[in-house]
Amino acid sequence: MLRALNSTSSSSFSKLFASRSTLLCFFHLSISSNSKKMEEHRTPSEVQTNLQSRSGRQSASLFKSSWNTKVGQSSSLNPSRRSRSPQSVESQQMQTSPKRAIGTSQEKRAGSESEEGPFDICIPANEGPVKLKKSLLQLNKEKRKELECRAEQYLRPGMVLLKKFLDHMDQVKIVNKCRELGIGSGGFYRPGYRDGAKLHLQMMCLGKDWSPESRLYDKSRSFDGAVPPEIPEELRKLVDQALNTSHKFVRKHTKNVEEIPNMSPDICIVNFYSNSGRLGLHQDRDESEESLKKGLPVVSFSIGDSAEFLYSDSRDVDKPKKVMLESGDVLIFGGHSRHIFHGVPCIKPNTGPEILIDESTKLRPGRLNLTFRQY
Ligand SMILES: O=C(O)CCC(=O)C(=O)O
Ligand SMILES: [Fe+2]
Repeated sequence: MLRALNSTSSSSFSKLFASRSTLLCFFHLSISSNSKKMEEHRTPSEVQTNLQSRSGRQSASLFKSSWNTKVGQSSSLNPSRRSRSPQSVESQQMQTSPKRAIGTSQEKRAGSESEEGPFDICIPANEGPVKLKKSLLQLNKEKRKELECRAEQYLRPGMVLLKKFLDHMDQVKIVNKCRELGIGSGGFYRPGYRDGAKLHLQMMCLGKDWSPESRLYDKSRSFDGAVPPEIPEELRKLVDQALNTSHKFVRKHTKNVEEIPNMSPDICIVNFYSNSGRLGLHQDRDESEESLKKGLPVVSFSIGDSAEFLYSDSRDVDKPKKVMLESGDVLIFGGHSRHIFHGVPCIKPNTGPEILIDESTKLRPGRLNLTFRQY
């Protein structure tokens, strides 16, 4: 499953990647540091056994999703559990009935003091440090600078990066929309697994629910029955514009009109990474067979702090390619790149646009990422 990178450098990332190659490709997201510690005591075959026991719909329910108010909080596994042998952790999982494993929504909200309420990606207006407002002149200068950086980059067949495609107002709208949806029903939660492992991000699905545990899409979330909100029309429009821009660019660049097929998104996975957030190398391959066969692209929006994004053709490669995703960037990978392995080893703190964070949205430190797909 998910096996990720606790390291922040890309070289140690790739070493970890290579050494855990048997674990990497099948699951999507990375685990919390506590769970990682637990895993480091396992032999590869033991870990493999655990992974096999997780596959399939029956065992797919999340163990217990927390509704952390603090970003990037580590899992609440207790020390005794951490020091248990893999077998005892596994047998405990087996004894837990699916209902208990999922937990009631009251249990989810109770927990520790810091695990109440849905996750808010923004700092409420009456909280956080008071910062001096910038002058209008300064703000306009920053907006202009962002626009000047707009450019398209051809990364490889089927993969295009639209630098600074989303302007300031687009980003503000996206943050506000995600915040509004994220604190409502079907909003952000920190996904976890039966064994208590937590992912290093907060997640919300739009259109359809996607479970990191089962790797299946569904109409509602298995752990609380919430139906994901629809993808807002204004976001679908931005995806459309980004795809049109990429088509024009690819046509100019390669004369190959078919290189990135068109798509109409019915799924969006929204991730919020705190500054310690990360995501293990994985493939996005849980969409329909037809969608994958046609190479319908994934369109990814980045907002807030920058992130290193690694990608490669195979999971055994030593040195994946690296690109920095900044606020406003749109990355598109479809066609021949639809099955690339990719992941986010680290977020770069304090790199997001001040004007967006301090002045317009009060987005928490970290990074918001939206990946649109067509099932
Ligand atoms: O955060 C990113 O840039 C990548 C997210 C991603 O790969 C995913 O959600 O599947
Ligand atoms: Fe992905």
